[in-house]
Amino acid sequence: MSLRKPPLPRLLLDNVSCIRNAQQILRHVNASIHDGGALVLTGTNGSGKSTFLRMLAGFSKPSAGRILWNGHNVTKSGVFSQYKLQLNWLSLKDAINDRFTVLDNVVWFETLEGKEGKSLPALQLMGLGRLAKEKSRMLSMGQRKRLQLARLLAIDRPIWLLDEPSVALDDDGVRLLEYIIAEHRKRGGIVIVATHLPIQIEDAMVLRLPPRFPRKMTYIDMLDRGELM
Ligand SMILES: Nc1ncnc2c1ncn2[C@@H]1O[C@H](COP(=O)(O)OP(=O)(O)OP(=O)(O)O)[C@@H](O)[C@H]1O
Repeated sequence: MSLRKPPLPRLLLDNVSCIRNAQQILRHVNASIHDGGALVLTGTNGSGKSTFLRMLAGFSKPSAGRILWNGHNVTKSGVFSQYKLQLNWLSLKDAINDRFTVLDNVVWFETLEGKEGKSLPALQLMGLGRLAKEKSRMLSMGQRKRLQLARLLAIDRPIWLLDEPSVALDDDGVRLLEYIIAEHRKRGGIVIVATHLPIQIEDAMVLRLPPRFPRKMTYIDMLDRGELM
């Protein structure tokens, strides 16, 4: 019989709640994520998926409970300064400078990270190689999302926090997203995704956040019942 303790989860959410603007958004959330793990957040509009990711990114603090990274509470400043270096954040705001070239919009972040050489291969993988020298204002919405994904690869941090990463992507783009997530996890990376759209992520834990307000009759329900006819 082995007396070795099971390894600590890399990330542990222990009974976490979150209040925003005096409103309770998240209640008693528990999750345990090991290296290579994936967590998919689903739920209705306004259920708190982005709030959950923002809290993990340190933009807001839990009102109760703890977020532990390697067993340490990330809200402690000494821990947070190390923890935030683990995070790669992809949000709906793309932080793309339209006056920069496509390549420079990735290189800029890679350089801040003290790294070099990965930006162009990342853009090529995401299907933007031929646009690397173009100004970013030329990009379509889906291409902007691909640029954001190329940044994840160039920056190469272990914990990915992805808010609606497949929005605006075509089918090939979604397949690429699924591929880079799978590859990241094979290297021990962690992926936490908030999404409304189906994304194939093998063995992912799924956390469905409950709606924040009791559901009222919607126009869709009325249409289904033929009440608007
Ligand atoms: N900046 C803010 N200040 C205060 N409350 C906010 C703020 N942004 C969002 N909220 C509140 O938090 C709730 C959860 O919002 P959040 O964006 O986390 O939901 P979501 O599940 O990501 O929604 P969606 O599916 O529409 O993206 C919302 O109902 C809203 O009332």
